Amino acid sequence: MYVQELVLRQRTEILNALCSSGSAEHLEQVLDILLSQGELIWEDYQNIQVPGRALYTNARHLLDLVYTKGAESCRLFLAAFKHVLPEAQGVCASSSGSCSNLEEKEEYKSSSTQTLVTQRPSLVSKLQDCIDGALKALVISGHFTSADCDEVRLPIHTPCQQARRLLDHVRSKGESVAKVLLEYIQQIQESGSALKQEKWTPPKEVIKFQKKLSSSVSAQSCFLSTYGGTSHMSLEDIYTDGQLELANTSVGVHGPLCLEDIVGTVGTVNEEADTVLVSGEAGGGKSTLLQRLHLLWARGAAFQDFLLLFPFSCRKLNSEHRELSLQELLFQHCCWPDREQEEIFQFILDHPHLILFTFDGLDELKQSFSDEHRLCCPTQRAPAHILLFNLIQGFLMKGVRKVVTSRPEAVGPLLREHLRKEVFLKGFSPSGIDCFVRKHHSDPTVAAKVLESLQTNTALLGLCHSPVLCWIVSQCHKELLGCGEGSLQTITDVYLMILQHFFQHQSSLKPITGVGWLQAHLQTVLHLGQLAFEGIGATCYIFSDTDLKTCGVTEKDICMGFLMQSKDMSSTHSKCYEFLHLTMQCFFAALHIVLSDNTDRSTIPKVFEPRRETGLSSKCFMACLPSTDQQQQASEGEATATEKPNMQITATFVSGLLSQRHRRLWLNCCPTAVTEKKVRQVVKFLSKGMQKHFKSIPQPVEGEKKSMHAMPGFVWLIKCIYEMQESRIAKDAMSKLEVDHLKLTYCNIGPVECTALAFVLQHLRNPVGLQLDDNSVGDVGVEQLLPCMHICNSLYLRNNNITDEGIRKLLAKGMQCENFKKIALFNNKLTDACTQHFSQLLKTKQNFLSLRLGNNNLTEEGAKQLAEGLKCNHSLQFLGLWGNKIGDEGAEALASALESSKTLVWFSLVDNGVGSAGACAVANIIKNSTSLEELWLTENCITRSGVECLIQALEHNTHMKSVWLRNNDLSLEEVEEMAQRESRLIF
Ligand SMILES: Nc1ncnc2c1ncn2[C@@H]1O[C@H](COP(=O)(O)OP(=O)(O)OP(=O)(O)O)[C@@H](O)[C@H]1O
Repeated sequence: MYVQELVLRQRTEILNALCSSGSAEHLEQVLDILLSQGELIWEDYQNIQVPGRALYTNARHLLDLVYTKGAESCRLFLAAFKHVLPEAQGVCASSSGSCSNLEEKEEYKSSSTQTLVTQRPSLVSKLQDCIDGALKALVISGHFTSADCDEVRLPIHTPCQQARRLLDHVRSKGESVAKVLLEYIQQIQESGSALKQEKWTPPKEVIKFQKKLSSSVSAQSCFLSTYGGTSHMSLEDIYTDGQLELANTSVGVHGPLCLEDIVGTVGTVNEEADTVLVSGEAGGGKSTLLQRLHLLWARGAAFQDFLLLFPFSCRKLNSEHRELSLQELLFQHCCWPDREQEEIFQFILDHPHLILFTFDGLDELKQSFSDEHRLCCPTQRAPAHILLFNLIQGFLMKGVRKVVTSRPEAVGPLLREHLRKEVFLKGFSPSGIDCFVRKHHSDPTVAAKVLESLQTNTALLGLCHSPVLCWIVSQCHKELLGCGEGSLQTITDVYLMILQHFFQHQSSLKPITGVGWLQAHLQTVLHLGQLAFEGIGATCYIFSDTDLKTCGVTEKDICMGFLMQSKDMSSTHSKCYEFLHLTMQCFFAALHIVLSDNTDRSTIPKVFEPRRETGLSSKCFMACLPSTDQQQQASEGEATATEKPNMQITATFVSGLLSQRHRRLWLNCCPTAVTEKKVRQVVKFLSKGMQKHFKSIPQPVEGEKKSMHAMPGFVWLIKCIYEMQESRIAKDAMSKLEVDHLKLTYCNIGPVECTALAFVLQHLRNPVGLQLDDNSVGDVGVEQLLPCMHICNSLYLRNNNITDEGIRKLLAKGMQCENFKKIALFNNKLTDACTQHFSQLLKTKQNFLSLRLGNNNLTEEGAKQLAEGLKCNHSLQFLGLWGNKIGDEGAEALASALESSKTLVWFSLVDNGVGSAGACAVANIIKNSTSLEELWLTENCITRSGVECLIQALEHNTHMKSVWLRNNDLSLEEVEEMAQRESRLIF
């Protein structure tokens, strides 16, 4: 009897321990154990685990069941509970059950279907890493169809859940299927890795080829091109993890991914597709990430499920003008097998799951993705891009995993249809910047100085989230430490710094102080500028000797270090060159536009509005296009979609170079009148571009605010205005914007974009709501937003990686801003440490209306701090604490602070571990408040006594509209009865 009482008395604690993480895994593990022990039968299991029903409800059903089954059931349940959650301190501390009989049962020999049940816990854990292999074995043995596989591999399920579905499915199919599965699992256990599970070893020639391929991949990937000419730094020594996240968060996985997840099952949205896209901004580290992946594979350190890895560069594929077969593409572009090419190619066709292709820089391909030319035959010849598009779609080499990188602008809906998943590479995190700088500088004192100077210039710190900028800043540390605090603000500033750095380090001339340095190297800048400019226009990033000659690039110019020799251009015999980085090419193209006095009037419109203008292709670059494309370009006369990102980057640099601050650089290089004309042209374009956006804002529906959702190009325009660093231009651009709400959700807003936004938005005439949900603002971004806080009446920063430190700075400023009245911070990284600042805000600002802190890590301590502020506040109307852990004590503290509130209208404590004690305390607000209309207590553990308190309180309150109580600790009968007594209770 005693254990039964324990289950009853500690029901709330048990429920919380099982369910409060939001994951069903703990509950399922307990169920696995009880099933394996025969304590639950199959029907019990199905009654408990009802798909789509709330987790708490399922757990309650289990508790009800073991309680009604009696003492032995409760004992086994408590033992299983302790086995799964040994850390659930205090819960069931006095129960004495153990799961030792679990292991005993595992020894028990029985039929295969029985074994699936008796060994369920260990089978789930063994299967979770090899679901694909197990399904394959079942398909090969003829027991599973692809529909069976799909049912098991539903992407919304975790690997453990998929393993359980697989077990259940196999069990329902009978003894012979169960036997195949058990044999497969045993084989895996014996052989260890998926590769070794194949009963055969690959043919000798394949192994030889694999060795040749991996040593070539290793050689190609051990150094980073940006360090090529200047220093010797191996990738291994400098590589720093970037922030990798799933693009589609609706699959239920949030937070950082690791490199292996790119090819793993996590986040899969389309099981049928083979292509994974890694997207990210220019210089965000996509090529470097692939390089790391290649190196890890080649050295045998990871990705060993793939026997062969073929790395491709889209930039290099541009130079492939022949039609070629798949076999030629693989062997000629990656690695040539010394013998038995046919046998090796056949092996590749026969074992697609052992092969990985990577394609770097899809945005650099001349042709935009298209699905027009379908190709299914692996021996048929076709242009390289057609092969690539068919590989991506899976018409060629179905089953081979492909990883493609691209800038986001170049990915259209057509391509997205064929993606297995998409991951975003979001540059370095703040700790990543720290780590990179320390790796870059072997002298720790220098590293510390660089980091210190970044802390004093947060605009520059924001820029360093982009790895390429972090590299420049580290590379130019002497210039950085030598220049005045805060003088580097924009991307153009940083690129001008590296320009000067290279000239001073590579040239035999004495370092020149003042602005003369540019004049001294003007010829080099002009030659490289022309090469870069014409290349951008023609989507050409690799240059032949002829290209160099046409633009007058000399040996001396090459020695300056901005160009490097292209690696492994095996299809051409003469040397080829490319810029150290594509953004560097954009920068030189911008220098060309600013410096050349014979640039015709249409050049600036071409970079600011590439779609409207005719193509930029010059004759010399026409030579590097295949003939069909030449015709296409000539007839369409339009820049391709893939050109746009580089045009936009070039335009951003043009804005920066023409800013007032840098204009003296051009004084002796270009007639002032010409420069001024260009400035006027740029300013006009930016202002016109902004107005076009503003005009597109629809009139508000009656009763709603006028709201603008950022359209493509808005953030870019803002960044161009920021580069110009002239308040006058920002003011002019903003003077015509009449909007109440500015929505920039899912727009890749990081710290750099925040700096630009604040620079421009601070000039708005009327206060706005600024909605930045689902971006990567972070603490550094929050700090960058401070200059425009006075104009924000509400700030929405849901899901933005913000911590207590960011909040401290934000609220210190917010407290002084009269307009600032609402904040939403759902799903950030806030803890109790930030609540003192909110408390202070509530005390200080008696016009503050809405505070939403859902899905953070606040506990009762945080709630008590908030309560201190709430006691003194006479304005707050909305308080949202959904999905924290404030518990009864927290609810009591808040309730006592809010009891006398005359303003609070809406209050949510959904999913906070609140029990009946908390509910009774909250009932006091209902009793006393004259304003509260809606109270949300869904997903807590409130029992009958708590609801009784609420009913009593409601008797005295007529203006209250609803109290939400779904998924609490109530039986069906209780719910029915109480709903009848009080219709405002919503169950
Ligand atoms: N993870 C990293 N660790 C260390 N350095 C990095 C990392 N990622 C990028 N870098 C530095 O930044 C430079 C630019 O990165 P990379 O070329 O990989 O960016 P990208 O996203 O491919 O750019 P683009 O879209 O313009 O081609 C690298 O050459 C390297 O110096």
